[in-house]
Amino acid sequence: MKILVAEDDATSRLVLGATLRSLGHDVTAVEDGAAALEAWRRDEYGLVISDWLMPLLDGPGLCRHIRAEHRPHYTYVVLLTSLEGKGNYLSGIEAGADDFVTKPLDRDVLAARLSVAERIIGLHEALRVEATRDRLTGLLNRGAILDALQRELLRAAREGGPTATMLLDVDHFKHVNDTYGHLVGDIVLREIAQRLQLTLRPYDRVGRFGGEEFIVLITDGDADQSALIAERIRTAVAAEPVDVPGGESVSVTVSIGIAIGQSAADAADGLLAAADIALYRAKANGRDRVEVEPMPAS
Ligand SMILES: Nc1nc2c(ncn2[C@@H]2O[C@H](COP(=O)(O)OP(=O)(O)OP(=O)(O)O)[C@@H](O)[C@H]2O)c(=O)[nH]1
Repeated sequence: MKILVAEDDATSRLVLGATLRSLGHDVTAVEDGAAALEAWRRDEYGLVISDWLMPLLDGPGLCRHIRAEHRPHYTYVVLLTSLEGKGNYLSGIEAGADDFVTKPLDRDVLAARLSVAERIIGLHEALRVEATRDRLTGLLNRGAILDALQRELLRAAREGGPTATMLLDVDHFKHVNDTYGHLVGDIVLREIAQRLQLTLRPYDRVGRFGGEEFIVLITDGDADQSALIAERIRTAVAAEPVDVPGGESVSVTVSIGIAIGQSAADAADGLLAAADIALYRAKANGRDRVEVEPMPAS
């Protein structure tokens, strides 16, 4: 497990780091709460083990920051306390800590507490995945892909660079349902989702917006690059009919609208509205095609 340790006493930090490593964990150790917060913001840690009293930001303060900043993955926080500090348990829990370990540390107690932490982190992760997945296709669901869009826009505002939003809509999908039935329609949607995933890079995000409509987010995607990726998607769907039970195969195509966010002012709603205009144009111009809509000047 990836663990972040915050401990201002150099000897305790070394001992705790060595113990955790000997238990098979990947450890980053820092000397105060502020450094821990910075490290936690930069990277993804399942578990933070923090001393209570530290310069700059104490353990409960660190907890409060971690709980206030909503990250997709849960961070389990263990506070280290001395025996004399036991009366503070409640305030630590109220700050957002999940557990305490008393100093001086006992290796077996620590190992036992970590296995509880792993169990809870695993449950959180399973719930998170369940809550973000679209049941039919396994892609991100509407809420999760819109959250991803918000995060992508924040990243683009921080680091600069464009972010492309694509809306994809299956062409004449009602005809597929009417001709072959809803179950076959579902198989077609699942196959399109799979082709989308196979066509995209691992760091691009794809979700089901609803019905027969999908969203793709292209990190660092300018207009030319995004149009190229969209064209690849369009071809991947149109190239091969989808095999369905009964030995039949169903030919489908998709229309794609793209909008490129260039600045921090390009909010998610504006991007989606622009992508929708492009999608509408792709439908109006004959379907099975890609259109790009420039963002209105902000
Ligand atoms: N099988 C299946 N069909 C769905 C699902 N969600 C939406 N649909 C169907 O998708 C169809 C969408 O039809 P329309 O919005 O009329 O659009 P279209 O026939 O794709 O035509 P264009 O978008 O104009 O090319 C409707 O028949 C919906 O019932 C689903 O989860 N499974």
